Amino acid sequence: MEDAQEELDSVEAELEMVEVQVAELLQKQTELTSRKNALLRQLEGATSSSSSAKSAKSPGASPSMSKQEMQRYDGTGFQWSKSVEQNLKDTFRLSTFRPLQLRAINLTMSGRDLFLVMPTGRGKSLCYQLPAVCSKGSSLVVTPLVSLMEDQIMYLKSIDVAAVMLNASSSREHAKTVMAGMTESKCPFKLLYVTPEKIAKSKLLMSRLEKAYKADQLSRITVDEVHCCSQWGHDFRPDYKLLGILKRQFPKVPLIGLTATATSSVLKDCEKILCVSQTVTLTASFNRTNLYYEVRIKDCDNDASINDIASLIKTRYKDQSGIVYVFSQKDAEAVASELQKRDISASAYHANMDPEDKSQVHRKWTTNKIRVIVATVAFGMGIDKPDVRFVVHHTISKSIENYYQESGRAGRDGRPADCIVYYGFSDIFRISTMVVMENVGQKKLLTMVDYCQSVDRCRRSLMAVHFDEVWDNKGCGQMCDTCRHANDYVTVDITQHARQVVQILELAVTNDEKLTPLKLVEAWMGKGPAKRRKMIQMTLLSRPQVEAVIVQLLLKSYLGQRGHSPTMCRITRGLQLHSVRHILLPEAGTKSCSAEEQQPLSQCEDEEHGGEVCLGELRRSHDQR
Ligand SMILES: Nc1ncnc2c1ncn2[C@@H]1O[C@H](COP(=O)(O)OP(=O)(O)OP(=O)(O)O)[C@@H](O)[C@H]1O
Repeated sequence: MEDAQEELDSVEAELEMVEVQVAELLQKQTELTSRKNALLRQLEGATSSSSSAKSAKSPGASPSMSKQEMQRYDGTGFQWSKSVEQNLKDTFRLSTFRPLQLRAINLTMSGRDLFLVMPTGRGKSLCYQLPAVCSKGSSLVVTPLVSLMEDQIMYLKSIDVAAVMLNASSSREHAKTVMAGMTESKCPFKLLYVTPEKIAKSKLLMSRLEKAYKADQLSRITVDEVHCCSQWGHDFRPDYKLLGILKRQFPKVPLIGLTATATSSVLKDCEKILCVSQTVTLTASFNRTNLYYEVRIKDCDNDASINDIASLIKTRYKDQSGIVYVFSQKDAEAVASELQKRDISASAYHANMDPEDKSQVHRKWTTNKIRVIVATVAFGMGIDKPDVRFVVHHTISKSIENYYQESGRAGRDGRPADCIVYYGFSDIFRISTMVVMENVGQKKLLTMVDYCQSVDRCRRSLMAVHFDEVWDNKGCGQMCDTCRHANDYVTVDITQHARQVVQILELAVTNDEKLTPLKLVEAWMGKGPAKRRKMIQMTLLSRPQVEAVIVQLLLKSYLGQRGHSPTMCRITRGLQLHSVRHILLPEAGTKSCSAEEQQPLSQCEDEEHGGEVCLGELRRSHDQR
């Protein structure tokens, strides 16, 4: 019986190791497939000849468009070309197009359905506003936020382009005038902005659109922030799911979807939801060459990170404008007040503030009366301040897409700007609690954690993989901390350390004790009951090293929750033994290491790399520019 039990344990352990290996191979397969597809697209010549932009085929049933055909859309030989050029100069007061703008305009003017993926601040708006001005009738623009509509309408008014909006707070009178105008042979406005809720709820609006369509007065449908359609997009909005009705009812009207951040799987989903096929996707490079990306390890003493941020603002960014993103409303108030105490003109901004106060803070910041906005993600869409010199994240973002978009508010004027994120262990679990209900929220969070934890890979290359972009290693130009300090890390075998973590978790299960990640760190460092201390191997690693090892185990799925699908895996609920995927440790070449025998990680460079676990990369020193 004993033999059978022993063998069963061993088989179970081996099976678990196979599971881990299969998961890793599947992950690798996904990465390689995505890379292969991106390379194929490049080879097939679907990419733009512009070095800064590529044009990919649509993610789903993509129309096969040759390179030559695509390049034709960069030209000026179309019947609308004269009007486009004239309005660019006379109405929009711009002299030239930015990469991909003319191509997008020609495609939509020729009636193609189009997704335009362009980094924030590159000029997506022109790609639907200029066609609207050059077309008959009016264009419908679906926008997620009323404040975004207001900004756009204010801008369009300033250049004498008639635009109106309809949202929940529009008066009856106004709605009536707008709806009547839609079907007039000479429509009194060129753009009609609506929220997705309005499309979903107003039958009257739909029937007026129907009339406008029949009268050939509906020239284009624009869906701004199109990633909101997809549950995979980081700003998913349920009402966006109903927008498929537009293309079903008005099949001949071209649709243009705009987004700054969408992976091909998000766009595939959007295509389905919006009922479009044969969509052309134009993707401008995500690479903002003027932005410097840096990750700093956040000290568990909050004051230290505030001091660090304050010192940066007072020295490197003296008299410059910037944003400090924080996790919560409470943090926004607290960090703003700490910065004020350090003589920095900073103000908090969060969703719970009075609309009046919010716009006052925004206005003061835009006009440089306040230098720093300390904000939650509520301070987001529609920020068009060109001279933001720094975006500091006091807490990591909940996904790479979020981080890209938030940090992308820096340097819209094209001049150098910094994007710095403070990466703290306990923040991972604060955010984890917040995203637990989100589709693939944990997975996305771990990708952000991976971005922060990586010290051996270019930050841009990590984003490139994420956004399915073919990446050339020269593309960074030392504009990230890891490229700038290329060899500033050591590679160590963390097998022994991982084994100690498992031992602690096994003990916790035996004692029916639930360990949160923070408690796990402390237990491993020898805090907690004396009885436990006697039974485990404590570590001599420093706290940041301990945290890094545990994060590495999470990233590689050695720590997680057993018995649930990966998306249900809640790392905040405590790391119990049943949540651990057993690690089969090598039999030979390793010896058990008591606390006394252990060396700090930085001295373990020469240890044999025999572990089944993984190699952990730990930062040797804090990056300093
Ligand atoms: N061809 C151009 N030449 C010069 N400036 C331009 C051009 N196109 C757009 N811009 C300017 O670039 C700025 C950003 O444009 P826009 O607001 O359209 O960006 P966006 O891509 O929509 O960004 P977001 O994702 O943040 O909404 C605006 O001030 C706009 O006037």
